[in-house]
Amino acid sequence: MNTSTTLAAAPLVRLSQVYKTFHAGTVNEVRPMRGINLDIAEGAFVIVLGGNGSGKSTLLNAIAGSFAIDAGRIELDGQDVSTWPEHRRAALIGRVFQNPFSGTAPNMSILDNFSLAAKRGKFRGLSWAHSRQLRDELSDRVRELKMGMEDRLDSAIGSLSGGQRQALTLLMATWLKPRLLLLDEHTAALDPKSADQVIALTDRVIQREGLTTLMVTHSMQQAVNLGDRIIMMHRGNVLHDFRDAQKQRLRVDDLLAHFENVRRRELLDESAADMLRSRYL
Ligand SMILES: Nc1ncnc2c1ncn2[C@@H]1O[C@H](COP(=O)(O)OP(=O)(O)OP(=O)(O)O)[C@@H](O)[C@H]1O
Repeated sequence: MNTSTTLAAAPLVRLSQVYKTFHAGTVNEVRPMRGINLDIAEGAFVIVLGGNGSGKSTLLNAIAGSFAIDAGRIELDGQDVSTWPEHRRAALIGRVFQNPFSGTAPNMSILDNFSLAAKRGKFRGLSWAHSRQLRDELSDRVRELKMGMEDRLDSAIGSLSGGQRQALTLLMATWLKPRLLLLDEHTAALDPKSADQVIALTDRVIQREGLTTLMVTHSMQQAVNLGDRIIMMHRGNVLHDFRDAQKQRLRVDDLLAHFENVRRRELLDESAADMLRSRYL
């Protein structure tokens, strides 16, 4: 027996043979998860790439419990969460979506939005909803963002720019150091300068807190610059998985070449299907 064998740490996230079909049996049937197997180690920062409709958001939504999967198993932090409702999983997960208007109440102030989150239990253990302590702590955190919001804690969130709102949403989502952070194209709706600011902030928070993260993006540059692993989705499955040194070596041109291969394969599939159709229909 090899006594030097060490047990590998259990992954923080594990998907085993996960399937999901929407509108099954109708003309609108789509199969965005086709037997996905995926392990994500604790502390990993994973970039999720893929063409439109390849299943990136569905992957994140399945982990967050936005819908029930058809088959398979999802484990999170050592627990089988496959049948847990979304609100129960939310205790372990922080999320930021593409739309800067989601996740916050636009007519309420920054402070009130954070107070509400505190009351909803997002900042458990802190009884400082609307207290002096919340204002002070929030003011410090917001100052660190360097986006000029520290003197605007009483301004309506709706009056802030998209970039400022996304920065705040990220702050809210990571305040309590979630076990898993899910970012779904969270800078796609921002102007380039704000997107760069929010990306820099994202990287800083993830590194500082050591957060396990899945980040969906269409930006090859972000994929190359950030994270330690890239998974490329295609037709409801993980087509490529680049990690460690391989990931660090990847350049935008390499990723574009992989996308081009996928596109060529799709064209070939389509022409084969056309041929079959013309032969048999
Ligand atoms: N709740 C849902 N109900 C019905 N269909 C859905 C649902 N969620 C996703 N889909 C469909 O599943 C497929 C995959 O969608 P998904 O949003 O995961 O793709 P994506 O890779 O994130 O694409 P994009 O880059 O365009 O956002 C699409 O055809 C989409 O319309």
